[in-house]
Amino acid sequence: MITVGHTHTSDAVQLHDLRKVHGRGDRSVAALDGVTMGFPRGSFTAIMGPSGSGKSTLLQCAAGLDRPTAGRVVVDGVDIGGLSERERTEMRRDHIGFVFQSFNLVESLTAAQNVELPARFAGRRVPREEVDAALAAVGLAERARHRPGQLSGGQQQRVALARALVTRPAVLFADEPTGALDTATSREVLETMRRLVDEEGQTTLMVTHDPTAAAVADVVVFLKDGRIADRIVVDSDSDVRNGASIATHMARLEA
Ligand SMILES: Nc1ncnc2c1ncn2[C@@H]1O[C@H](COP(=O)(O)OP(=O)(O)OP(=O)(O)O)[C@@H](O)[C@H]1O
Repeated sequence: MITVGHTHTSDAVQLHDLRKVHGRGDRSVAALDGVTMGFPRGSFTAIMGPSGSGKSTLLQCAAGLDRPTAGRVVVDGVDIGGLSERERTEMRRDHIGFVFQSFNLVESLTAAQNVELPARFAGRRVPREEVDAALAAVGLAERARHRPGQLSGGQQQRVALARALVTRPAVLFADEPTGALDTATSREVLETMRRLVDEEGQTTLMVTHDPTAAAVADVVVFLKDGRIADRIVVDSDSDVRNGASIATHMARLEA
């Protein structure tokens, strides 16, 4: 279960008293104001919060895309604050997967070629079986030779998921992964993400504005003003599972 306020050394990602100030002087904004939490291996966490509450900043710092002003980020046992720029790039490439609202697929390449592209850029070849396994894991074994234009939005996002997961990263970061999708295709992507957590033990952190998307996670963490305001464990309660109590919670934080 994800922990707020403390971390365990076995967690896939640990955030220790994370602080991030954007800008300087009068114009400075404390986007993160002391966030401590741990994400155990195989857990699925949704991060929600009002606009400007620090969600993107948290994801960027946790993923090593941005440096915190203070505090520590430990990914897969490595304190990434102590890494050089180059080591951090390697850390992201080898241990972290990303999906975003936009799928960022190359239109002229097949699904399989898109999946192996990041590795190719890094000067490595991914064995064909691993590409096939990644596409099979997202339910697209039959679509390996299709180009993005021949796939639905949900299928394209699942290709992006396969591309993120082909390196078997310690953690998957998803920033509004269903933001560009309609309800039906969102569900298809979320069910795939849920299955990857349940069957492959894929540690996943997802930022979302959508309460029904958040409800597929194990825990929903709410940020407000750069701090953890609350969390909801997604249990068997039907109002939690269908997103209703998560939506109520969000409305209260936004009020
Ligand atoms: N590069 C930046 N320079 C200055 N201020 C920034 C920068 N990035 C974010 N901020 C500020 O930090 C705060 C947190 O922003 P952040 O984008 O993390 O919030 P968010 O919860 O992801 O918001 P949204 O839901 O609108 O995407 C906001 O007040 C924002 O204006």
